[in-house]
Amino acid sequence: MHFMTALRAAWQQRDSLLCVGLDPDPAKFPAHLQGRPDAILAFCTQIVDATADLVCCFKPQIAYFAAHRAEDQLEALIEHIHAAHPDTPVILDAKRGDIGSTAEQYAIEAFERFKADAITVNPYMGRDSVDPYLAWPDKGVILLCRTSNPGGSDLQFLEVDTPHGRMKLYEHVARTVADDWNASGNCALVVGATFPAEIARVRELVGDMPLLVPGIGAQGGDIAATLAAGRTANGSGLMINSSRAVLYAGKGEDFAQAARRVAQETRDAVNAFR
Ligand SMILES: O=c1ccn([C@@H]2O[C@H](COP(=O)(O)O)[C@@H](O)[C@H]2O)c(=O)[nH]1
Repeated sequence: MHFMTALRAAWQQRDSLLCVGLDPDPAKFPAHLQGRPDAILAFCTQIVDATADLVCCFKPQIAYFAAHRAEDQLEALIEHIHAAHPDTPVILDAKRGDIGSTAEQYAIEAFERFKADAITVNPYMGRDSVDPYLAWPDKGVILLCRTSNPGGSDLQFLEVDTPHGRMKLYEHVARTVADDWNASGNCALVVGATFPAEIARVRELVGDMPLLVPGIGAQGGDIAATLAAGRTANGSGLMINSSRAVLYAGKGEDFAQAARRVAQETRDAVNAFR
């Protein structure tokens, strides 16, 4: 199924804009999982099963698996999500960016090996570096635009001359993706919850294009301001990510229930402003 079709269905059927980020850090796992060779898979599977009915998508971050030589556990995790929660799209957060021939391999890795429904991509190497992902029209291509970290301003906030006049670099990215790169309707943008004014500006530039919004929870982004700035006319359009605040809500054997409680509170807090 087309990523965007699955995402829209999940927004509606689950009544949720929440994306739970899967950033497994073994040092933060509850004691009973420590030392198990499959600890990453066991931890993430329990989080997924405890929260799937509350989310519009899951977002595993590949670095947390690769750093621990656990790519096989990432494969197994995504396979589990597709089998047990088939209507829940999976975004592989990899932030890839490279020349076209290498990007082709990254796309195969994301969509064939890991069977992700969407991938995050760094657009700052230009169109030819993104084309290999756009060539998969059913897959979501989610481009970094205005990232949530403070240093995002170092480059993304620079003023540049464009065919549409002078604007900030992130605005030019938003406009370019919306006007030129989204021919198959499979593009989305990353805009941090830590910068609501820029969420509003991006929304102005891209119409109803979905936005992946990290930065609530551990990074302190404001939910009300995020919704006011980024929701579409029908009260959706956003995948609002929370990772650490959900994953590490509890430290004991009941960690998945604790994660569910925080996920539910977060979903409800988001829904209050739709
Ligand atoms: O601008 C960005 C882009 C991606 N991320 C990723 O989102 C999560 C955020 O985790 P929290 O624990 O909820 O802070 C993480 O995987 C980042 O790599 C981002 O934070 N900002």
